[in-house]
This record gives sequence, C-alpha cells and structure tokens, in this order.
Amino acid sequence: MTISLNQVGKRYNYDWIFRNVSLSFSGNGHYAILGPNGSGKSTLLQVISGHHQQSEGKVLYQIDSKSLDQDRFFHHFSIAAPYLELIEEFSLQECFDFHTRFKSWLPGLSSQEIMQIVGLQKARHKQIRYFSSGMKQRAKLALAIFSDVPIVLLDEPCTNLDAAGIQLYRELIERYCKNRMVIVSSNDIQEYGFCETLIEIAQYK
Ligand SMILES: Nc1ncnc2c1ncn2[C@@H]1O[C@H](COP(=O)(O)OP(=O)(O)OP(=O)(O)O)[C@@H](O)[C@H]1O
Repeated sequence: MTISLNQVGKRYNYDWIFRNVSLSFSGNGHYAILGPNGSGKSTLLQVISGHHQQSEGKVLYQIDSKSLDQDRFFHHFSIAAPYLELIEEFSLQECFDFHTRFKSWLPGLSSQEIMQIVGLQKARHKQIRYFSSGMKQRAKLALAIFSDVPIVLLDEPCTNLDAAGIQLYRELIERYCKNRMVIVSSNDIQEYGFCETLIEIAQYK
C-alpha cells in the first residue's frame, strides 16, 4: 500500500501549519514525523489518516497501483492518538468486543491474550472511566497495534506510560509491526527510535 502526498498544505484560519508537503509512504516502511510542540505533527498525521482535510494539494491512497477512495482508507489503518478517546462507559471487554465488530485482531490472537500481553487482564471488567491514564494508553496501543491492518498510525504513543509501559511499547513494535507500515508523530526518541525515515515538519513552513 502507498500513501502519496502531493504539494499538501494545511491552514487554520490565516495560519499555514505546513505547505508543499510532497512525500510518499509505502510498504513496510517505518516513518517518524518530528518537530517541536505546535509544529504540526499531529495535524499532518490527521491529514494522512483522513481525519482532517488538507487545504491544498492531494493525498492519494493506492493498493497494488490501484487508487483507493479516501472513505475506504479507514479499513486499512489503525490509529492511537491522544485526541481519539475510548468510550468511557464500556468495560475493557466491551471496548474490545465493539472494536472487533469493525476490525479483526492479528491472526492467532484473542482479546483475552491481547489483554494479557498489555497487562490489562485484571481490568477486563472495569469501566474505562476508572482506568488510570497509563492503562488507557495501553488499551489504545492494543487496539491500534493488534488490529489486522497494513498501516499503524501512532501519535505520541508513549504518552502517560511508565518505564515498563515504554518497554512494552518497544516490544510490541518489534514483534508485531516489523512487516507493516508505521507512521509515528513524536518528539521523543523512545517512541520513534525504530523508524528508518525521519521527516522534520519544520522544513515545510
Ligand atoms: N482545530 C484547530 N484550529 C486552529 N488551530 C489549530 C487547530 N488544531 C491545531 N491547530 C494549530 O495547529 C498547530 C499545529 O498543531 P499540532 O497539534 O499539529 O502540533 P504538534 O506538532 O502535534 O504539537 P504537540 O507536539 O504539542 O502535540 C498549532 O499551532 C495548533 O494551535
């Protein structure tokens, strides 16, 4: 699968956040979008995912050289981001059950095994609203990383994680994301150290 950005720009009111972004993301590449706070990393990730519409330029999605409509792209990616909230009224089990109505888990894995891997098995019947911020982040990462999709988008993936959580994140990336495209928006090396392509958003001002 390939995502191509052609002269893409995004403006809020009169402020251009970035302009003239021409980039291609393909195959099993691991990409990091880097820059300081407020530089536009999350905005670019949201333009790539289709959550936000670009103000100029084109975003094209292709599978085997065939174009894919933007409104079909959501079948092909999963995302974990601070602005995408979990449904607080659900228990973790209900959250996973709901998620799997839209996306299946990676082959050979069950909800119970995934809860175990991310250390949330004891919280299975607890409502998400009573989760700590680190527990919520583990749940978000589980939903993104264990979904059976070719593209994983991660915005500040280690937010609220303790040292053990960060280690878990690294292990999950190493074990489950090697053969998939990953795009990480981050300013923390612990989050993007595995990426071979680094994109500085500041060069698109
Ligand atoms: N809906 C919006 N309306 C107006 N301005 C916005 C909106 N969303 C984001 N911005 C502005 O766009 C700029 C880029 O924000 P963005 O969240 O993409 O930055 P970031 O690099 O991800 O920052 P951080 O590292 O703090 O997460 C900021 O100046 C922000 O205020």
